[in-house]
Amino acid sequence: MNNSWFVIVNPIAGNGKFNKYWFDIQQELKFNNITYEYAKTEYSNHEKIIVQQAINKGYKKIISVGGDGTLHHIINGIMTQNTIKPEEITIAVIPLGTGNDWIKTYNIPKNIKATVSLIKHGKTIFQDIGYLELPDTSSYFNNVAGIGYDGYVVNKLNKLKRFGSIAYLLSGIAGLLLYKKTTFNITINNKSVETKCLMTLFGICKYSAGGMQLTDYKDSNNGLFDITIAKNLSFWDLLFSIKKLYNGKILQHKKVETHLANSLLITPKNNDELPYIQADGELIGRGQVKVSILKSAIQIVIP
Ligand SMILES: Nc1ncnc2c1ncn2[C@@H]1O[C@H](COP(=O)(O)OP(=O)(O)OP(=O)(O)O)[C@@H](O)[C@H]1O
Repeated sequence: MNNSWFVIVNPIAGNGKFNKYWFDIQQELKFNNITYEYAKTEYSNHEKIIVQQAINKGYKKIISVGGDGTLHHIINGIMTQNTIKPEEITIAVIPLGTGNDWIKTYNIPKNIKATVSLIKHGKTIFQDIGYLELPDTSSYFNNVAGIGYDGYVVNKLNKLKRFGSIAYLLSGIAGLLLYKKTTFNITINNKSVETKCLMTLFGICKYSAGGMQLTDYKDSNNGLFDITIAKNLSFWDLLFSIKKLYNGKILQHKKVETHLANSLLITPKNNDELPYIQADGELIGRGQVKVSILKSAIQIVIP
């Protein structure tokens, strides 16, 4: 067993934040006598291989240096290895991403000094992990996943993040003018409904899409998803509700339904244009999705 930390660094996260902050991060880790080894990712999903190699070397404490995508791939590496139980692994995040949505649920600071101090002194808690099964692939997720318009935005508009959150938000809303909504058959708690749907979201944590509150967050360790079914919301509905997307009041809109459940199945009715599925802001695939939850699956460092 290795008591040091293994640091996985994404050098392209957060539009060049790596060049600005990596030296400071290393200095701060040394200053706090935190022993570590590190590896930089060279391509997307490399995180998964790196974390599995670290676990095989005996590391049980992992630091993700990057954004939500980096953490997502690290979690997938942890959940798909067989060397040790995922719940024996501790994960900390030094946020260098653009949105950094996952850290907001726990008030993990963005400041490097404060985050490293957390790693030294912070407490750990358990968090649930979601599991998505698509016809031809599968994925774990730790924050919020969904099917429909959110997947479309991740597929088409994610590159716009670098132009700032306003550009991203406005193109996200403008994209609705072109987007064709799908009718979904949604089975939650053994009850099925068929509805024309902008998107259906399944949340473990509270924030997504750059700080929006699109799910009715309860608890990240209760074994249940906070599910949002955004029905036939239009361009105008969203344009006049921008503030409500961020303060969570959008969940009270008459075209929005919320549920709590530990599993669900979503089957799109239109096979011509299969809706996209995203998890933690990463594109996973298209089509039908079965969603289930693993309670208390990982341990995380929080303030
Ligand atoms: N060396 C690399 N080259 C290209 N892509 C990489 C590399 N390393 C990791 N990636 C991928 O870059 C993507 C973006 O990373 P990440 O999401 O962490 O940053 P971000 O988009 O700036 O932050 P956020 O998701 O919090 O807004 C992820 O899919 C990640 O797997």
